[in-house]
Amino acid sequence: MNALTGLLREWMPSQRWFGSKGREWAGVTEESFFLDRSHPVLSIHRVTVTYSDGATETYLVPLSWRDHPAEELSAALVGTVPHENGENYAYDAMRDREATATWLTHLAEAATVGPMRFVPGEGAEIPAGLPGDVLSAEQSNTSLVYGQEAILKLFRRLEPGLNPDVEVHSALRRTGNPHIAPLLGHAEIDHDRDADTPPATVLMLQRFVPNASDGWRLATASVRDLYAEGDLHADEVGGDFAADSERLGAATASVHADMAQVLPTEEADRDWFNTVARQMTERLDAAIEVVPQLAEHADGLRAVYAAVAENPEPVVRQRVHGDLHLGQVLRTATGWIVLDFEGEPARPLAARRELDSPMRDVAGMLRSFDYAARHMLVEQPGDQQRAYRAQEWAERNRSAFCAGYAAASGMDACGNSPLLRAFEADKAVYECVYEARNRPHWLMIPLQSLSRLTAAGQRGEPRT
Ligand SMILES: Nc1ncnc2c1ncn2[C@@H]1O[C@H](COP(=O)(O)OP(=O)(O)O)[C@@H](O)[C@H]1O
Ligand SMILES: O=P(O)(O)O[C@H]1O[C@H](CO)[C@@H](O[C@H]2O[C@H](CO)[C@@H](O)[C@H](O)[C@H]2O)[C@H](O)[C@H]1O
Repeated sequence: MNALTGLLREWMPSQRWFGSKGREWAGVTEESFFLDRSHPVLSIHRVTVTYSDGATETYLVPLSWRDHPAEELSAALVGTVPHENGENYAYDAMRDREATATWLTHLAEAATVGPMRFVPGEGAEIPAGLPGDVLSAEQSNTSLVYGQEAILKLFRRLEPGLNPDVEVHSALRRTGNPHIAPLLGHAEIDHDRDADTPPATVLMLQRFVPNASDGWRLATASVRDLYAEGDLHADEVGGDFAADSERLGAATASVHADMAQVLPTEEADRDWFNTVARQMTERLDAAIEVVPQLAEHADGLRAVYAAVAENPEPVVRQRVHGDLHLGQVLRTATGWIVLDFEGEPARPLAARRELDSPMRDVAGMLRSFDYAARHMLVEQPGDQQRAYRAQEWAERNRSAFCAGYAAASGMDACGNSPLLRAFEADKAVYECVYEARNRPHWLMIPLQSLSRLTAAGQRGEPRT
């Protein structure tokens, strides 16, 4: 292993975008090329990690280089690499403002650099000469904001094939849907060793949505208001969120309708229900290995999943968002914008592009209302009064979201559907693994929801 590979091995696991925290590394290889040889030099590294279970993942790491330490970049230092006359300093290029204009220049020029091709969107105006500021949000990828003009997302984990975020945004451009941020361009990278493997998507550039707040921030502010007013109910306090939840339901339905218009659809047959039930059960089995506390819910969950195969409902499968939650939606002065059509970051790309029920997304958002309501209980686990209020807030906003979705789509989105219940339970299982790996102190949020989800399933009660 050379010095740089050793540095990356040390540095990568502590990065938020590194999805396989806690997995044992068995080996690592690295390939690189220069994207920009001016100052600062910018190199692109494809780092392939092999884990002890034999699985591999390839991550993209752009580095900027200096021959002396840059004080202002100390937090972005990856490490130093010795050379004949001293040392080179390697920085996380996404946090080095001087290295951020290159992405836009290459996009505007539709450049090809080594194995990487930049593809501007048709007629898109790519801003020029602006430095990018890295977004501090907790993310699976890394984003740069260029003024109020554009936002660039660098996909950290490379997988062959077009990224669904680019694919869906590109298709939705034709519909003029008001609930998405238009795509300005993307870039892809070839596989050096295998000409038959399709290129991987490296980045996408979208129009920046100015003056917006994300749904998580707004929803949790509403929950805080409710907690502050000990005696009032969710519909009586100033920060009631239900009208926004209803509009969010309508926006989600509008995006689903347009996705069904411009991307393939197919009526679900019996096999699909069997497959969904089997996949959920497999995901549960794998999740128990990571989160042993899930075992006590396993029988209840298996019953919820089996009900999917036993009660096939009319479903038109279509492309969906795949990981819809309050952190993926922005509230502007005029309405909601839905972001990030990538699906769950841990799932293989082919699985994330499969046709699915739009109820998968409805379930994701229903889970998110639960999260928003309960996350402040983590610090006060024994506070029964707050737990009751949290439940009330979640029910009110879940119902409002469903009502908005139903009104816009003409579909009773949240009726007593075994499929919807199973999607919610499956998402909560996914969240248990996600929290165990990324935020163990939040594991109790999805874990506690499982008792409610499986109990409602066993009694055949309608969900709220
Ligand atoms: N077009 C946009 N305009 C403004 N902010 C955006 C835009 N796209 C993303 N963001 C901000 O970046 C955050 C992360 O973006 P997202 O696409 O969800 O990345 P990730 O895949 O890493 O989760 C969002 O929560 C939002 O705050
Ligand atoms: O990084 P992504 O936005 O693609 O999604 C991952 O991270 C999310 C957390 O940031 C995670 O969402 C979970 O936590 C949210 C609160 O932070 C909550 O609103 C969601 O309902 C809950 O699923 C998401 O699951 C994960 O894929």
